Amino acid sequence: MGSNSQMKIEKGDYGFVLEDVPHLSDYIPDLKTYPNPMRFNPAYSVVKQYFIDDDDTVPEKVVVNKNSSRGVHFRRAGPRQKVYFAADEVHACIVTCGGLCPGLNTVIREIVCTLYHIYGANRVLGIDGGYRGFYSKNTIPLTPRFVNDIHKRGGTILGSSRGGHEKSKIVDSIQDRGINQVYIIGGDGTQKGAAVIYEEIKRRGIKAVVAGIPKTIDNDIAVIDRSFGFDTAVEEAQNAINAAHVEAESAENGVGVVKLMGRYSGFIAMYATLASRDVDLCLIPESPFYLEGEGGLFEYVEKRLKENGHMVIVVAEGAGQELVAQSSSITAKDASGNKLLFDIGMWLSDKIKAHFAKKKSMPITLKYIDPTYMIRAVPSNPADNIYCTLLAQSCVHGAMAVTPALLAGLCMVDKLIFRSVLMVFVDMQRIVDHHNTVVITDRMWARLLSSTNQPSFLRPKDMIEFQKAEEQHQQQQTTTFNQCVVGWRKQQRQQFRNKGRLQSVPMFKLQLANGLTF
Ligand SMILES: Nc1ncnc2c1ncn2[C@@H]1O[C@H](COP(=O)(O)OP(=O)(O)OP(=O)(O)O)[C@@H](O)[C@H]1O
Ligand SMILES: O=P(O)(O)OC[C@H]1O[C@](O)(CO)[C@@H](O)[C@@H]1O
Ligand SMILES: [Mg+2]
Repeated sequence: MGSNSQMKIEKGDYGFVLEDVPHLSDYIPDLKTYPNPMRFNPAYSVVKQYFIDDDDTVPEKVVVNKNSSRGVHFRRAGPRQKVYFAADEVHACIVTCGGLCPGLNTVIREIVCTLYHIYGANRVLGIDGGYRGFYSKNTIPLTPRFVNDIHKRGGTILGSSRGGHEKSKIVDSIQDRGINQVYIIGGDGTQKGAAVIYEEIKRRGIKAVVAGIPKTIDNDIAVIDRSFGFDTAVEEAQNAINAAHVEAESAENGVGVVKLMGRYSGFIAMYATLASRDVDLCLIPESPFYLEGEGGLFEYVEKRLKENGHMVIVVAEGAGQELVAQSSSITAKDASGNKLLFDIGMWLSDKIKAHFAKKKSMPITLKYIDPTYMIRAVPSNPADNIYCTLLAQSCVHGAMAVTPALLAGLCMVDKLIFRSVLMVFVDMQRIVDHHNTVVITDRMWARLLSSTNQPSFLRPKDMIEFQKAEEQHQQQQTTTFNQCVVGWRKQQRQQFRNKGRLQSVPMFKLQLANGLTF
């Protein structure tokens, strides 16, 4: 997997590109269709236009220059006139994989209720404990009654796990049970697994839909602007930041350090910081920093303490990993093969304490708070609940009709400016190939810098690199994100070898990778 060449691309006038999703009819001819039962549903009878036009698409980018081409579009999600399953034919299952995230139960609840109440389908199974549950555990029958209250609980009533993705055993289980709709809720790893399952289902010629619902508390799944649970996580993080602030404010030279989630992207840290206004320094994986010397972190901490008497630092779990790596060589992986990160929060706290202990003239009191699992375990907030409902409903509509095929990897483009949410169907390849990251040359990061007044940790020579990058960018770089990250990491490793510590980091490469102008 992982090559865009497998994607269904359609081109139109003025540079219009449709990144389409596969369809069951791609490999099963002469599929029978049925009128969508929604048209007989009293709840929807007053809705003027409840079916989505098959040709409706949603642009990937909201802002387009008047002289530029129309760009990439996705199929708009929503109910279609015709469906490919009769109600009594549907045999669905739902599985949740990967780390926990607020909203999982809401998505499960709404898939079940949409299948039952809108499509009259009443055979829905829960797979217990992630992918391995397909072949090693009993299933859980799901009914609207069973799932009625589950959105009020954190976690997932189905359980989750890492590892255990055994393609043949999973597809055997799907085939043996006669399951024809597989709803898979999980992060990038899960969706890679979903893509593998779809390919095997297709290879075997089974009439079954694989519909992926992207889950990531880190908000780092490509294409989608906001993932479910993210809003809740930002809200919940405020409790930890407030506590750190109270502790810091109450001590002389008090420093509060809060570690928030975000393996490869600092979205939670950035938004939680912007929302709080009590944070003096936010560190994210995308923006390298250094401790010692002019313009370094210690200098800034000292300055803030002199000015304010206290300070709060928010650090994303993936930040500064290169720095910690210099003093530790342990590299462990979880059951899914994800690299386990060093505890940057603890490491940074120790470094700051040691620095000021050496200084003697400025004793500090530092408190470190790691609310990671407290944040992940809460039920979703009302905004996320509504969002989960839309996601789940769109996913079922997709499975029933539009794209009864691949991971009708159901994503959304969140056009907040219009106060509405547009759901789209996206080929899973798009999600599998890339991660969303905070673009540190974007306005949002600048807003953060101006809100905290923290240094950007960029040195003059970094700025020169930025300018060079801009020139290169003008010449239309085609460098892919992955290549850039690999190149960037290689260069970092080289710097460690050469100089013993990070001197400058060509962050421009990441921006180029995201295809953004400065
Ligand atoms: N490349 C892959 N091919 C097949 N299965 C995979 C792949 N990567 C991960 N999986 C499976 O997907 C499941 C979840 O993966 P993982 O633990 O990486 O979590 P995730 O979905 O990325 O969510 P999180 O954001 O919490 O990490 C696991 O069961 C794992 O075995
Ligand atoms: O401890 P666990 O459950 O393996 O997961 C931790 C990881 O999961 C995430 O919350 C993503 O789901 C990351 O932010 C974090 O690194
Ligand atoms: Mg993952």
